[in-house]
Amino acid sequence: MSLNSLPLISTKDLAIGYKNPKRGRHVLHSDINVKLNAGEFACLLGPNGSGKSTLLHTLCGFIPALGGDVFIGDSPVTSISNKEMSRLVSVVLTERIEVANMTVFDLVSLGRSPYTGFFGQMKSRDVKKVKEAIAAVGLNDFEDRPLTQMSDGERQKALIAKALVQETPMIVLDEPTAFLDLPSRIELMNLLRKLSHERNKGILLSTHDLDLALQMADKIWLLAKGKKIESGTPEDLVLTNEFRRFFEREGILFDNSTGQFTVDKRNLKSIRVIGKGIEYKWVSRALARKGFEASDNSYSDIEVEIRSDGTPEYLVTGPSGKTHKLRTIEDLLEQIDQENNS
Ligand SMILES: Nc1ncnc2c1ncn2[C@@H]1O[C@H](COP(=O)(O)OP(=O)(O)OP(=O)(O)O)[C@@H](O)[C@H]1O
Repeated sequence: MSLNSLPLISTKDLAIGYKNPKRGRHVLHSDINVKLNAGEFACLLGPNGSGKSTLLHTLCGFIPALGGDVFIGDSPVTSISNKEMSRLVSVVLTERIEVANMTVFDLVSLGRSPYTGFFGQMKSRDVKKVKEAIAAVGLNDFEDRPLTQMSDGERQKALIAKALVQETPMIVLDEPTAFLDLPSRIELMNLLRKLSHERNKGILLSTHDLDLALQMADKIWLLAKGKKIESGTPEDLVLTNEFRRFFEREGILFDNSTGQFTVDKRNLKSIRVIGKGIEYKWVSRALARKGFEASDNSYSDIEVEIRSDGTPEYLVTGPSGKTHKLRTIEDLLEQIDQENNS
């Protein structure tokens, strides 16, 4: 098999889903034509139940395709032995590993098994590679730590180190950022992106982190029930409105200019707000939550003025013409509630 200048993974008219003796054939998606190149960091996005895990499992040959083909390089995945596959793709799934007393070093060492055999003896070269992978994900101080004494984020990094020592040209990860806090999610995505670019690996992961994928992925694959799978650079998918088509729902809008999801403001009541700078931005956000759209040129029963020389101050003038000076946005919102109810 050759990987030279070919996509690492590609599909031709692939159909994915399940065959079940009772329910028969259940095709989730068909006519899937996607590819993952070397050095590419790709994110698979889609709502719950859209078939992300099913697609990843089919690409790795864990479950059979219901139609079409998956190619690894120029070979159909069905023609590749498990042993050969373990040198081509490392897979990181979401299942928790709860083996008593297993340390980070032990877990990462398992990644060498395609080279040493499962019970095989690690040579000093393998030990060196394991230590290097642990260092590459920033877990140097955790080498001898049992997995049961590690946070979710640290455990995810250990799993990535295990994938790294497997020395495969591609890594596939199913929701590696699930259960992580925002800084850890950013850190992990950055790490994976760096690894794909610096080591020329094709990395494909499924995620619900739309914002992060938009900022970091080289390619995005969009999957949604009843829609044809789309893939491309995040920017192309925004400019062709694919992102909007896939993810907009009632009450939630995708803003093509900022690449962010926002609350639908079409039914907001206008409120006059005078001010500028960062305080204006955050006051506008707080008001949107209350059902108001801040505007500096409309006239409204209630008016807000922001003074932001030094400590911010918020002046609220109600329908009676009386002005209240407030120090926090919390007090400002309360005053607006009172004015509205008076
Ligand atoms: N072994 C199975 N047999 C039959 N149907 C299955 C099987 N596994 C999953 N499904 C169904 O296939 C659909 C897609 O599931 P899948 O787990 O691929 O979605 P997902 O996009 O990964 O979802 P999530 O974001 O919630 O993890 C779901 O409707 C699910 O119920």
